[in-house]
Amino acid sequence: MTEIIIATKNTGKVREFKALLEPLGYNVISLLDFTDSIDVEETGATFVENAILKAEAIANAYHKRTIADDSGLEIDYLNGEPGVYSARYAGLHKDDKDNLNKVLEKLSTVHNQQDRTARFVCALAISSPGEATKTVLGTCEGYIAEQPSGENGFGYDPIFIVKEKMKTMASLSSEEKNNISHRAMALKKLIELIK
Ligand SMILES: O=c1nc[nH]c2c1ncn2[C@H]1C[C@H](O)[C@@H](COP(=O)(O)OP(=O)(O)OP(=O)(O)O)O1
Ligand SMILES: [Mg+2]
Repeated sequence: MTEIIIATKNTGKVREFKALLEPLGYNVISLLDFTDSIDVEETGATFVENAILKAEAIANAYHKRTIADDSGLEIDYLNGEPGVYSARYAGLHKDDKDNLNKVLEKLSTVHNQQDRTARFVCALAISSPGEATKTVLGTCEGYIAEQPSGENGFGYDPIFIVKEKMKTMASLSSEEKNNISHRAMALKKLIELIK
């Protein structure tokens, strides 16, 4: 089996990468499998820049092919916020509930669904020893819900209504999410690029 490192400590991402890549014959390992894994600072101004930073740092540290994911939510009414700050929107403690409550608070006076448009964005970077880093982008369009609903997924999934389904991402099964998500769209492009 082809081993691939996913440069993340996010359990939700790891679950999704395993579901998407293991059927294709990849053996997925993540930073959760290393006790000594390094922390890469996300100092980039874009998802792509941050994905490159994470992929190259981990590929250089472990000398193995590495994919990194930098992703988040862009809300049009908030001029693209929280964007690259999605994980730390309500503070450096990086709490999913606090983050989504901050979004709901900021949109609390906006009741027209057409004014609550948003998208999930996922940038993936792949870095292999001795090769140029490659990047791809995937998106998923939708709306910010007025209150959270659904138990699946992670992060902002309970408040993100997927346009294609008119249900929150957290109400979809993992199979449904993995068919339409920003991460799935980006990974499809990445697999085309590396095969
Ligand atoms: O499918 C998703 N469903 C819901 N929320 C999501 C999704 N995808 C990203 N998100 C949110 C979670 C976090 O607030 C931010 C990612 O931040 P991001 O820095 O890329 O990930 P992270 O810090 O959790 O883990 P790591 O950097 O180790 O990969 O966007
Ligand atoms: Mg992060």
